[in-house]
Amino acid sequence: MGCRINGLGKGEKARSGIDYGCEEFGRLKSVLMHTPGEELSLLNESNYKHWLYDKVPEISGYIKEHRDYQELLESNGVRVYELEEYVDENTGLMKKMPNLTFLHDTAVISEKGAILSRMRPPAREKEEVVVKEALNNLGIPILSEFNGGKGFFEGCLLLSKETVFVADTERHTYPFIREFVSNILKEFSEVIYVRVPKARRYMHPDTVFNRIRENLALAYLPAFEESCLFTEDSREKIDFKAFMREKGMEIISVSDSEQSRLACSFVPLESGTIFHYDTSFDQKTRKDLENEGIEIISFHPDALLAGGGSLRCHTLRLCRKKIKN
Ligand SMILES: NC(=[NH2+])NCCC[C@H](N)C(=O)O
Repeated sequence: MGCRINGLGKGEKARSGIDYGCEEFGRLKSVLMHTPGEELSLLNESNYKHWLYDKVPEISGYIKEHRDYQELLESNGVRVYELEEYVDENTGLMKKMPNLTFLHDTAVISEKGAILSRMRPPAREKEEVVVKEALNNLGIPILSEFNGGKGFFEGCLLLSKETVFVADTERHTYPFIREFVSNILKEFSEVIYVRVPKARRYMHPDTVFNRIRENLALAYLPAFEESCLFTEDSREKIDFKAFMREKGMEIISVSDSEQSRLACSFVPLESGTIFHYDTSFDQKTRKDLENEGIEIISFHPDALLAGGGSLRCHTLRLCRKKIKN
């Protein structure tokens, strides 16, 4: 009969491992994305709110815009890995997850491995299971994840090799935040914790804060109800803006209306250059950014807006180290 050779699973391709880690403000090298597919047909007029959409998406337009965005990334030298190609076991789950395309929320990739979220049930339940499989097949280890317990934690932001930013949003439960903070402080020296109102418009940390350059960020400060700094052995209240200024970071404030158009949620290509919806900024902010020498690579969303997410939400950044070519 001869010997049996097992076909390589789809995910085996990249098992040799890829570069990963997003702490450094280098040029964006690679991302993981999920081109939405048949799962979008789960959405209809009576259930789109349950599924955390703002309206029923126009499917072909939605997929086309997602692809256009991928091409925009690629034309700027970013390698796009497609989730589906790294999933074997959980393909069945993928078809039941209309929010899986918002991959950003499921994991943050540090140089030490992935910080996996625990997605909020019912609409986003278990998305991290699919993503964990793909990351494993990509050769990216898991640095932190939630085992057991009832609660959820939909992501954080890495500000540097030392600092993690956590927002206490409608998608985070406080006991999970405490567990996360105490675990992650073994790997990072400080965690900035910010409590924001529990409302959809502030659902993830990137809706209120995001860096454009090492020394410049956008924020919507009225949503910062309380800010604290956690270290291994201390916890103190801070004035977020003053604290960041001391670290050498200035903040440009966005307006209420801009925040509701996801102004803080963009994807830096490199320090000072961002991919962003052309619908998010008013003229004044555009001018302020221009004066700072910031370049915006604009993308016009139409069908994509139905999902309530930004370009950033569709983008799980894998690697943006300062790699010398
Ligand atoms: N990082 C983000 N802002 N993600 C937006 C996710 C949108 C998605 N429909 C949800 O409500 O969960």
